[in-house]
This record gives sequence, structure tokens and C-alpha cells, in this order.
Amino acid sequence: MKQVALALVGFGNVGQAFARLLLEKEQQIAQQFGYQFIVTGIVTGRHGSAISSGGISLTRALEVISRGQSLDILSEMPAPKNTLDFLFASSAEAMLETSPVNHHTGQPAIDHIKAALDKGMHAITANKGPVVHAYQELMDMAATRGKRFLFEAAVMDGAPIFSLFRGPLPCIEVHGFQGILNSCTNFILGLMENGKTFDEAVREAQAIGIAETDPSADIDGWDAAIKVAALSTVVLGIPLKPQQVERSSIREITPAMISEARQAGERWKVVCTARRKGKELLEASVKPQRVSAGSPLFAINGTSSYVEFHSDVLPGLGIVENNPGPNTTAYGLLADLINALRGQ
Ligand SMILES: NC(=O)C1=CN([C@@H]2O[C@H](COP(=O)(O)OP(=O)(O)OC[C@H]3O[C@@H](n4cnc5c(N)ncnc54)[C@H](OP(=O)(O)O)[C@@H]3O)[C@@H](O)[C@H]2O)C=CC1
Ligand SMILES: N[C@@H](CC=O)C(=O)O
Repeated sequence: MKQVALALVGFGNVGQAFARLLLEKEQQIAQQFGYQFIVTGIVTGRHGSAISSGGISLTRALEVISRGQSLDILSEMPAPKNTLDFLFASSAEAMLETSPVNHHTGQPAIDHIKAALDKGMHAITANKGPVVHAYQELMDMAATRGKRFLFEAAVMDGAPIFSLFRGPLPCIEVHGFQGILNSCTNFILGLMENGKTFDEAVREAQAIGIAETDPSADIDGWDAAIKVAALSTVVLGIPLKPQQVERSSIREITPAMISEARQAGERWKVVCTARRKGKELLEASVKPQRVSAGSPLFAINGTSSYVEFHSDVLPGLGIVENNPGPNTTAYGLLADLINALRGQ
């Protein structure tokens, strides 16, 4: 059995779901892959941090956080408050990064990833910021150090999107994509169709852990825009920042507009689109639109998301992820972790 030490940067909805998944799958991971994961460090923004060379009890860490206490009480020594010093102290083999997104700069997550790679760790993140603001630099840095920078969970949670184009689909030219990439707004619009107010719907989205740390990032289209930018950068090969994506908010959609659409047999959806010709991006947008029953987007309910890629060899390849939440994002991180360790 190979013991693998992990450092968790961020222990919110996704970080905690990852901890629960590790506990749930401990035996399966040991039997199928021969790994025993131990978490030697956890750091948060305002809920303390812990370092333990023998491994922090994840059950206790989850309890401590659920009681609103600081993780400091689990630390075998005063854990460095600074995340970069903390990474050094954790002596981990891989870092799982789940801090909040900074849509405009990608920081401080970019520095977390650089520090982890610098210290010889695989760097795995659910954070979209580093993917759009430092993709090539981080990929190059990882390659130079013989480590992996992986981010499958950043777009469509646990569904394989980036790994699909890295592995099983060689020699494909993707011309564009269209879909619903933000779960939170899809969930909110669905609740509003059922008579909930906008504010009630936002609170429900927060309660199930699907909203960004600041939910206006979902509502105003930033999360969808950064996902369009990430897919453009990695899958289309055209670097793009979220600020360059044409973006509209769902704040402009009133209950009257929603019922008018329903009466016409249509639904409001936040549609993400990108199209390119050669190296020129013809469109990159996030727009609330009315879609008709004939569209594949019409039946995407709740937190579900959908993307259809258009390419030279597969004219329309659609991927649906049904009702994801922090647990499915946690699976995206786990899949990346296992793939990094077994060199895939
Ligand atoms: N929620 C979801 O369904 C999905 C989320 N993601 C992405 O995953 C990431 C995490 O999301 P989620 O768990 O929901 O967010 P949360 O806000 O629930 O958690 C964020 C965590 O990061 C910690 N944190 C804040 N700043 C720092 C810092 N500088 N260094 C270390 N830790 C820090 C927070 O600590 P504290 O609370 O103490 O301040 C908290 O533990 C985001 O980037 C998000 O976009 C991706 C896919 C789906
Ligand atoms: N807030 C995001 C979470 C996953 O990326 C969403 O709603 O899609």
C-alpha cells in the first residue's frame, strides 16, 4: 500500500465534500489502486488551519467545521497562516485547491498552484481562475517538474470534459460549443418557473452548496463566462479571459417574462456559446435566452448542465450532467488525483 499525503487548500462546500468522498471510498481506492490517502494539512480563509504529519482525522475536521470552530484545534503544531508556508509545512504529494474564484485575476489560487508545483506536488483544482489566467504557464511549470496541473472539476464538475479532449479524442478540431454551464442560474430560473421569488431561489441555491462564494458571480454571468473562457483556452486553443466574454445577467428576467415564455411553450435558459473560424473567435457569449421545446437545452432541469461540442469529425457531441452538486465536483477532484498519481 502506498501512503499518499494530501494538502487541502480550502475546506468549504467542495473541500468538505472531497473529505467525505475520501472517507466513503477509502477501501475501494486501497483495493483498486493501492493508495492510502492521508490529509496532512488543511488551510482555510477564516476557519483556521491544521498540520499533522500522521494525518488529520477527516471525520473530526468535518465535525469541527460543522460546529463553526477553528481547524487550529486539530493541528499538531501552530500551522502557518500563510497558505504558501502552509504548503511547505504539509509535506504533501498533491494539493487539492478549492479556494474561491477571482474572475478578474485568478489569484491567489495561481500562487497556490505555483507553490505546490514548486514544492514537487501535483496541483489539482476546481477553481476556474488559474485555468484562464495562467493556463500555459502552469502547464509548462508542471511539465518541467514532472508533475500534473489538472482541473477537470472546474467545468461541469465530475463530468469528463478536459480529459476527453486530452485522451480519447485525438486528431479532432473543435469549432465551437453551446450549452448550459452554470448550475446555479439554471436552478434559480427553474424555481422561479415554479413560483419562487428571485431572492428565495438564490437562498435555496446557496443552501445546496451550488452557488459561488459570492452568488452574484453566478447571477451576473461571471461563472458562466469564466467557464466559456476556460473551454475556449483549453479545448479551442484560443486563450480568452472572462472579461472578453459577452455577458448578461439573469437579474433582468422578471416573473412575468418567465410565465410569458412558459405560455408560449418556451423556457428561459442561460445559454453559453463559443464559435471559432481558424484562430479567430467569432463569438463567446453568456446570454439568457428563450429556448423552444425542440432544443436540447429545454429539458436541462435543476442544477443539471449540458454542453454540445461541434467539431470536424463529430458534428454534435453532447454531454449532460444530471443534478450535480459539491459531491460531483469532489469526484472530479478525486478522478484527477488518481489519474495524476497513475500517470494518466
Ligand atoms: N460549489 C460547487 O458546486 C462548485 C465549486 N467549484 C469551485 O470550487 C471552489 C470552491 O467552491 P466552494 O467550496 O463552493 O466555495 P466555499 O466558499 O464554500 O469554500 C471556499 C473555501 O476556501 C477557503 N479560502 C478562502 N480564501 C482562502 C485562501 N486565501 N487560502 C486558502 N483557503 C481559502 C474558505 O475558507 P473560509 O470559509 O474560512 O473563508 C473556504 O474554506 C471555487 O473555486 C468554485 O468556483 C467548482 C465546481 C462546482
Ligand atoms: N456556481 C457554479 C458551481 C460550479 O461550478 C455553478 O452554479 O455552476
